[in-house]
Amino acid sequence: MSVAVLGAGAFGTALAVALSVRGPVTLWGRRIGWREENPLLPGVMLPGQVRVTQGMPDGAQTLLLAVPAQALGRFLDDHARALNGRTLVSCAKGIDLASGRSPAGLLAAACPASTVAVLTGPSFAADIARGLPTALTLACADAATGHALQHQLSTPALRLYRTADVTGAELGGALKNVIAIAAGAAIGAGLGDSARAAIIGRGFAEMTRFAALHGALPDTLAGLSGLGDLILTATSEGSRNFRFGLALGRGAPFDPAVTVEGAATARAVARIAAARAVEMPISTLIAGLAEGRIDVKQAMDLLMARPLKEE
Ligand SMILES: NC(=O)C1=CN([C@@H]2O[C@H](COP(=O)(O)OP(=O)(O)OC[C@H]3O[C@@H](n4cnc5c(N)ncnc54)[C@H](O)[C@@H]3O)[C@@H](O)[C@H]2O)C=CC1
Ligand SMILES: O=C(CO)COP(=O)(O)O
Repeated sequence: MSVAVLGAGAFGTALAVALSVRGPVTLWGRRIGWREENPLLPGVMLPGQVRVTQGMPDGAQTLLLAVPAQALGRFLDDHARALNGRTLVSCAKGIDLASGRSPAGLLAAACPASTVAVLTGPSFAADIARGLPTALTLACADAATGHALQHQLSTPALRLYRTADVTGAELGGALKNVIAIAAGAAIGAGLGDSARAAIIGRGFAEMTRFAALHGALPDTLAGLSGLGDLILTATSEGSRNFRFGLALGRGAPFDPAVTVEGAATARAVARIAAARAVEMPISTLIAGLAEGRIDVKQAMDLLMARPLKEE
């Protein structure tokens, strides 16, 4: 079964490069202005097994979707008809602000004849593209498809664990970006490593609470997608979400062209949390920061002044 990756950003390109050790891969982008080296993934030369195209691939039965969460709705408006009926693997980490849906939810709604899966977990594009060892979660409600995808998308460097908990896997990846911004903001504002650890610990608690509200299993959040990815992105300057937080904490500018999924996702989470009366204090404050309504000092003061409670 052949594979195509849709979305030629850093992650889509890295996935295509990684999977090409198993055979030819098609990489689709809406505008390809480069030949051998994608400027969004500098230092990685495209192997011959990766074919880059601007025409929607019609042969591949398995399609990996690596378009950012906030752009996926528009992408599907244009391409859902060509995708419908094929196996779709969502690789985006976010919640769509316009609809409140997850990427897999958007795919399922737009492509009802497709089986939808999720590929997520701690993995910087640059690491995957260089063939460094990486473990990911492959989530699919359909056991047979999940099993087939796990084997189809694993390589000697890319080890996939399987779960049927699509909601938990997706929310783990979406919510950790929000907490990574908070961790970056704490470090950027000079609040120290202890403050960051508090944000990671309490952030993980609110991630698990929010996911449980949506029917996810706590064990999923404690795995690669969730805790694993939270550790990576809240502690590494390789993360764009963490770097965005650093800039907020320092009061420094940040390039608006860089994809920072956690900013819009924080706003989507804050909306859902308010509507469903679930406490998401860190995510709600990150939404306020992302919208410029509060600054980092106010956010930290508000967190520290919350009523004392049981852990
Ligand atoms: N970069 C990384 O290390 C990782 C990224 N991801 C996730 O992958 C998703 C994509 O991120 P990146 O590739 O890193 O972002 P990126 O900023 O490197 O690339 C985004 C790509 O999407 C394209 N795009 C935007 N709107 C589009 C549309 N309407 N139709 C078609 N293409 C469109 C852009 O042209 C660009 O090529 C995000 O949800 C991110 O959280 C997941 C794991 C690792
Ligand atoms: O999701 C990622 C790593 O697992 C990439 O994180 P950033 O989007 O913050 O760079």
